[in-house]
Amino acid sequence: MKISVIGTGYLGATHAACLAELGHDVVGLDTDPLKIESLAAGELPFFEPGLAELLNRHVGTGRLRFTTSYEEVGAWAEVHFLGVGTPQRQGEGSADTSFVEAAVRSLAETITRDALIVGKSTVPVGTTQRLREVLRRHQDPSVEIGLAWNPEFLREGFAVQDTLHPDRIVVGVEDAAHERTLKAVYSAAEEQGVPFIVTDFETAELVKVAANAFLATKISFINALSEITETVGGDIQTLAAGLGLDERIGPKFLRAGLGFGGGCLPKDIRALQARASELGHERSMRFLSEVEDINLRRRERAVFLATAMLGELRGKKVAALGAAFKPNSDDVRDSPALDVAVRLFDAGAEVAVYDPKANFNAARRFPRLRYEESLAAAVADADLILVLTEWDEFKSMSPESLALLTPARKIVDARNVFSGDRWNSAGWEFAALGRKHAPVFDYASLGV
Ligand SMILES: NC(=O)c1ccc[n+]([C@@H]2O[C@H](COP(=O)([O-])OP(=O)(O)OC[C@H]3O[C@@H](n4cnc5c(N)ncnc54)[C@H](O)[C@@H]3O)[C@@H](O)[C@H]2O)c1
Ligand SMILES: O=c1ccn([C@@H]2O[C@H](COP(=O)(O)OP(=O)(O)O[C@H]3O[C@H](CO)[C@@H](O)[C@H](O)[C@H]3O)[C@@H](O)[C@H]2O)c(=O)[nH]1
Repeated sequence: MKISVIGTGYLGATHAACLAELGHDVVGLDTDPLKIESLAAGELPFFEPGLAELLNRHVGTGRLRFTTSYEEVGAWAEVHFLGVGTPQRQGEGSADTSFVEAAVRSLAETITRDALIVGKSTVPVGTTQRLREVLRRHQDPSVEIGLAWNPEFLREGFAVQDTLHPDRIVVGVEDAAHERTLKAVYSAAEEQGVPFIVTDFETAELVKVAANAFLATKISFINALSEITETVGGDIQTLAAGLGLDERIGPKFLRAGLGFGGGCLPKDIRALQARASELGHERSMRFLSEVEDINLRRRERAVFLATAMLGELRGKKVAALGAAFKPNSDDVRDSPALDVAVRLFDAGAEVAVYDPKANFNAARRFPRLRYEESLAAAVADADLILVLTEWDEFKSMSPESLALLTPARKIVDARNVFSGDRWNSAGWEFAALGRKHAPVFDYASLGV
């Protein structure tokens, strides 16, 4: 099929390359000419495992092309997927849907053949109905343009795998013909037996934000319990294992530590609260503000542990290992790791940051921190080391191997990747989030 993907960021570039892998003819479109230039040359402007290879292969086969021209895709494609951003509105919790509206308007004004527009961006419930109006106002009435919503559930770091082998495909449609078109697009997944849920616009929109709200809640639930184990003792990871073995609960998303960040969970729980309030259901989603507070307290806790171990931060040298919001990604949007590094810097510490892939993005966002090109350089003169993102390179460190690179003998494990006993017995002062550490942290002092 002839398919366009509008917006070629993390979601759109992945979707475009995977559709080409599935045998479709694909054109990716973005309003950012630099991004398009790079993608057209087969170069991925961000890091995502396995994606550069796919991009390169299909730019090579000619099945994947890139453009900035709406006229070109409007005259050519049968299906247009929307993957443009829906960031948090400045100073508010709600989602900014203006990019989606602009993309639909541009398509409406340039589509010259019958086609289906399929939204993949994460949007507040009610958006698709609103977009129908935008379409109606701007399209050529002699062409038939359908609208469907097909939210995306991929995780960064696993984007290719999640796109080619999703847990489920959800489509919101109002016309059986649109369902048939989407089944043709995703015929490979259907053959693999991937569940295909066909529903209305509202349910499709809500499944997506509900999934992210649930995942965020699960993480904050275990992190809230870790506040208890920090005070009374007990092991948060054994607790999580004991909890997760209940098949009704499941073991995933119970990794206690520095909490969630990224371009999705934080903004999506705020947008869901904002939309619920607009709809007169402020109370229904109010618990999500607690989920967020718990999440932010993890960062305070990491700074507290660093301060407790160093006596005071001013003038101390701290190595921050990790800047990305999760391993196998160079994304620093709302990154807990980078936030902790900045908080330590603001409190007077000299902070050296090292991330295997995210240094560049982190430096663009916070140029005042010092960035090092290797683990060895970051820890070379450190008084304290914090593991803030659980990259394999950091997880594979041992007390002995690290001791060869640094004078520091103090480490904070903010992602619960090490055994404290092992580090203690090798002579290190060790602290981890979720485990008991004196003095006890006074959460009330935060006022949240
Ligand atoms: N990143 C993920 O893992 C992920 C997963 C699932 C869903 N989502 C959702 O997908 C959407 C996109 O997220 P992202 O992380 O890919 O964002 P992103 O910022 O990486 O990419 C968005 C792209 O859209 C382009 N764009 C903006 N306006 C445009 C327009 N009018 N026409 C064409 N292009 C335009 C931007 O230049 C940018 O390249 C969001 O709604 C997000 O919540 C993201
Ligand atoms: O047990 C866990 C699991 C995750 N995290 C953190 O949670 C954040 C989000 O992780 P993850 O969900 O794996 O990454 P994303 O790529 O942001 O993916 C989420 O957001 C996407 C965008 O909406 C959705 O498509 C995905 O389904 C959803 O998992 C990261 O900071 C992780 O470190 C934890 O702290 N503990």
